[in-house]
Amino acid sequence: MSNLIEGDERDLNLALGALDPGEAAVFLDFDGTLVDLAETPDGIVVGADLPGLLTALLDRTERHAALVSGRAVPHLAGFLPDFGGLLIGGHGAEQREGDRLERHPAATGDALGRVIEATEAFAAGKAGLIVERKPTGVVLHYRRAPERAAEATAFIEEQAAAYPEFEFHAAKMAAELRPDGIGKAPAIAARMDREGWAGRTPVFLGDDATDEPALAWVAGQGGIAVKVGEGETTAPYRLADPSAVRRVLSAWITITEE
Ligand SMILES: O=P(O)(O)OC[C@H]1O[C@H](O[C@H]2O[C@H](CO)[C@@H](O)[C@H](O)[C@H]2O)[C@H](O)[C@@H](O)[C@@H]1O
Repeated sequence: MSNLIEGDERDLNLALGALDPGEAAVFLDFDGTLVDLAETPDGIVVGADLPGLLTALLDRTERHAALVSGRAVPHLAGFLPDFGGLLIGGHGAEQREGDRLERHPAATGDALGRVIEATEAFAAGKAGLIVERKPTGVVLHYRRAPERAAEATAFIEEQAAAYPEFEFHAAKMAAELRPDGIGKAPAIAARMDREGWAGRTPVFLGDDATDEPALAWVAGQGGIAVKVGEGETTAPYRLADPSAVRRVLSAWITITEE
């Protein structure tokens, strides 16, 4: 761990220590923030400490803790079956709260089936490409075939041009189509307008370049925005990796309980 990151972790511990979890609304990205990235979407390992940490966080924030992920809600829930808080998936295109699951209308449109079919046909026979179907989009992963990055990206960009109800999204070692206009920043902003959430201090931790708009929004509201890992950011705080995230969150809810 570099001295810079150690210093950042100390600064963040101080900022969080001054915030009562009962007055916070905590939004957490998943891949690269709570769990380490893996070779394939299904290859991630959920740390043994994570389910208990999320339960404690829900408790200390009076249920104002949410996961905000690019993953589909059912996929995300499969990794964290005991998490009973708000799940925002598909980069904001899906929300599950209690028994209620809401999805962007793209999920029921004709275009989605066509783009998934076209993407699977494109990937067929191209070793290393993985197609991840989502209820509101599709991802073409090339982590196992980085030499195919340009052609995979160009293909998804072509699909976005052909289907304006979707937009291109450059992910980590992947190219994605998601509903046009969807994003974590508007999803978090909409949630913070709701009764019970409004007036709380937003906290968001994310690792991806596409988490930047949400980090900027949270920082702009006077909240605590934390970039995880390397890369440019406008977030005032940074943590090295998911284990640092879990350590800092755990310390926060423990220290502020005393
Ligand atoms: O918003 P997030 O929770 O960070 O989800 C972003 C995407 O994460 C997954 O893909 C990424 O992680 C994979 C597992 O580590 C990795 O193999 C891949 O290269 C990454 O792009 C997930 O598969 C996507 O659906 C999410 O949108």
